[in-house]
Order: sequence, then C-alpha cells, then structure tokens
Amino acid sequence: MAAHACAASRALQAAVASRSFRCRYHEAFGAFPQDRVFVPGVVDAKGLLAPLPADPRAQAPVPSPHVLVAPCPAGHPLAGQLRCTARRALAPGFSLPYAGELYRGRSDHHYYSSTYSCSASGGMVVDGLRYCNEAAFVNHYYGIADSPNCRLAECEQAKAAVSVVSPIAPGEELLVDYGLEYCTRNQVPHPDVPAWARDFGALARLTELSGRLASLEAELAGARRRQQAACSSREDLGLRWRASR
Ligand SMILES: C[S@@+](CC[C@H](N)C(=O)[O-])C[C@H]1O[C@@H](n2cnc3c(N)ncnc32)[C@H](O)[C@@H]1O
Repeated sequence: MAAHACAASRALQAAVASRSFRCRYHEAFGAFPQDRVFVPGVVDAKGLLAPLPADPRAQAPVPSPHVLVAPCPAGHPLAGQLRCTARRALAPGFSLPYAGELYRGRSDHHYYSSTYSCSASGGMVVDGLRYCNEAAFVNHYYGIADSPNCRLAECEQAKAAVSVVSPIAPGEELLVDYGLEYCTRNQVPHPDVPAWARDFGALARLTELSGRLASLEAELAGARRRQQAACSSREDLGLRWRASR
C-alpha cells in the first residue's frame, strides 16, 4: 500500500515536471490552472517535511467550502486573470491555509517562484506555483479596493495563511497587501513605492544600463591593469638593456 502510494507520488511529480499533468479541479469547478495540483495543505517535493499527496486524478480534489477560484470579471483591473472570492460570509479571524510546496528558506531560494511564493513560519517559504489551493489566487488590494480585507499571516499548523481582517460578503474578493518587497520584485503597484520607481519599464532599463555600466567599468579596469603590466615589463626590459651595456 505504502509502496503503491510512493509510486503514485513519483508518477504525479513526473507528470507535473513534464507539464503533462491535468487537474480535475478545473473540470469540476471551472477555474483553476489545469497544470497545477490542487492541495489543501503544504507538501514537500523533496519528501523532507511532508508527503506529496496522492495523485488527484485518481481521487478528485475537495475544494474549500469557504472560498472559490474564479476568473476576474470584465472591467476588473486584472480581467483575464484569476481571483479568490468568498462562497459564504467570512468573519474576521477566519483563516485560509496557504497551500503549496514547502521550502526551508533562503538556501532553497533558487527553487521557488517569485510570484506565488509566500513567507511562512520558521523562516520557511510556501510556493504555490505547482501545488496550491485557492489562497494562491488572492490578489493584492492596490488598484482593486481602497484597503485589503485580509492579511498574510504566519501560521504554525499550515505554515502560512490568508487571514480575514474585515467582514467579507458572499461573492466578494479576498485581497491582501503583498508588501513592498514582493511588489518591487514582481513589478506590482504598491502605494509605498515612490512615484519615480513606479515606471517599472524605466526601472528595468535603468537596472539593465547600470549592469552594462558595471561590466564596462570591469572591462576598463582590466584594460588598465593589462596596460600597467605592459608598461612595467617595458620598463623592466629598458632597465635590463641599460644594465647590460
Ligand atoms: C499570487 S498571483 C495572484 C493570482 C493571479 N491573479 C493569477 O491569475 O494567477 C500574483 C500575481 O497576480 C498579479 N496581481 C495580483 N494583484 C495585483 C494588483 N493589484 N495589481 C497588479 N497585478 C496584480 C501580479 O502579476 C502578481 O505577480
């Protein structure tokens, strides 16, 4: 039985890695990226902290009775993308676990995604890029509402969670403040990003230019060193030539 579950986990991992995985959440509920595995809690792709789930193609995923993943409607600033809405009234204090792959922290930085990763308790990170639940589709409030109705919270049991801070009506979108660091890194507008830095195109060009400037400076320094070395060997040669006469 355990060996069978292990083989199923490996088959699932291989299907996810090859992008051949098709999620049944999409068939059942209408909106969920088809190549993502729906999981209700954290999983660990390396098998270090938590086991991978059974293949959800064999066992259909059970969505949250509290929230739903839905397309952003026409006229929404993020139309064409997904969002997370309430299925029922949610009161402050309600917490939705942020499910995904669990990474130990900064040392695993190169493994997890920039857009779907969320800081978790104990310095860990939960990434919803390949394995996630509805929480991965909670958008950043700015440009959508005046203030967030939820916040990202550390949570011992689920490692990370979306926690409701003001009452949410059925059908209403859950929104958090992604924070300055996330927004700057992913070019998402944030009210605390200074006006000059909100031109992300200009910022990207500036970053590229300063990179090119740094490599030109390095090249110039190398050329100077080579020139100095050539000068001193010429001086050496001159001294030796004079000494030999
Ligand atoms: C965790 S995902 C949220 C779900 C996303 N809407 C989707 O369909 O997958 C985060 C990404 O959504 C987009 N996003 C979320 N909130 C936004 C906002 N207020 N303004 C602009 N982009 C936003 C950004 O591309 C961001 O990197």
